[in-house]
Amino acid sequence: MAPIEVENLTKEYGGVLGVDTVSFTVEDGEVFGFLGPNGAGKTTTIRVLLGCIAPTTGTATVLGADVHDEDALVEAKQRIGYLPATLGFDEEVTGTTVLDYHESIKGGQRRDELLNMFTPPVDRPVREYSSGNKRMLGIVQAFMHDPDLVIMDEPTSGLDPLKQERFNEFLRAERDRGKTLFFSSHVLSEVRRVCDRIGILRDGKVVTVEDVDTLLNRGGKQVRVQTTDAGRAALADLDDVIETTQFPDGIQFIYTGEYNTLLTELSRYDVQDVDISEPPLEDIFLHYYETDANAREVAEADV
Ligand SMILES: Nc1ncnc2c1ncn2[C@@H]1O[C@H](COP(=O)(O)OP(=O)(O)OP(=O)(O)O)[C@@H](O)[C@H]1O
Repeated sequence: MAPIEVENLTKEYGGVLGVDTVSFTVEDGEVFGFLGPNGAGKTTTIRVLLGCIAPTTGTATVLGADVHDEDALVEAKQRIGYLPATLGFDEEVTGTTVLDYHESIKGGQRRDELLNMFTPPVDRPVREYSSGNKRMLGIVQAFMHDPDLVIMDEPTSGLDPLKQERFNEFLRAERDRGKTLFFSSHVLSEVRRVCDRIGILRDGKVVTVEDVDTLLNRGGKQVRVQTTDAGRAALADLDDVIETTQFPDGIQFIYTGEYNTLLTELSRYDVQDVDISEPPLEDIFLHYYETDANAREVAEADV
């Protein structure tokens, strides 16, 4: 059985649908990113997986435990780490006390190693922590019992770029150790660097579940060429060229065709400079939000 299996999950809050017949599976040893604009249903799904809220209909299992089965879920949670979006630590106690308590329940064999890597000031009361320090305490807590599955809701929010990168490296190493990692995110660059697969939610429904590489390959290449007027006109007319932008002395576009065709065309003109790169993930991401008027705003604000 896969570490996370969600089938036809629906959660209704009064008249509001948090998630609507959501199905997906997270496989053993993969990093799975859960994306979607605000209010798409990411936190709702995570809260169901952890037994914090009951589904209205549908089923979900984590490490084989049905979320409806409280005893099985309590047992499974011994091998699950959780990093919530909002960290509700007792503000009056020190980080050490927070970790001692967690260790007494779930264990803490990796505590010292993690405290060397992420460095919350554990001797101080939590009320004195910056948001980044709280986040690091949360990371230590989520991983210190060496869980098989870790579920995280926007895990890097509040971390500075260096700490984010350290955390992303750590996630890749955990995946290489065979751990399964599931996290929601708005940060597309981190999703691209860390995830094997992603699921995209929109308005409570799963729009797609894909390999990150497949998603990027399907997105074509971003090509920027400095060339003559004739070259620019010819390139703009080429098949499989989309999203063309002209600029002084050059042209930029997304190319989804064969490389040889593009290179042959480029060789016909006086090319001063050419740059071929992957298109920004946010452009590909927006493709899945075509009907969502806020899509561009969301992607731009969160990158
Ligand atoms: N306790 C609640 N009561 C009523 N409606 C709720 C409740 N929690 C969530 N919702 C609604 O369910 C939908 C999904 O919300 P959810 O918090 O799961 O989205 P999200 O994808 O995590 O969003 P964000 O990226 O903003 O954190 C939204 O329409 C939200 O308003």
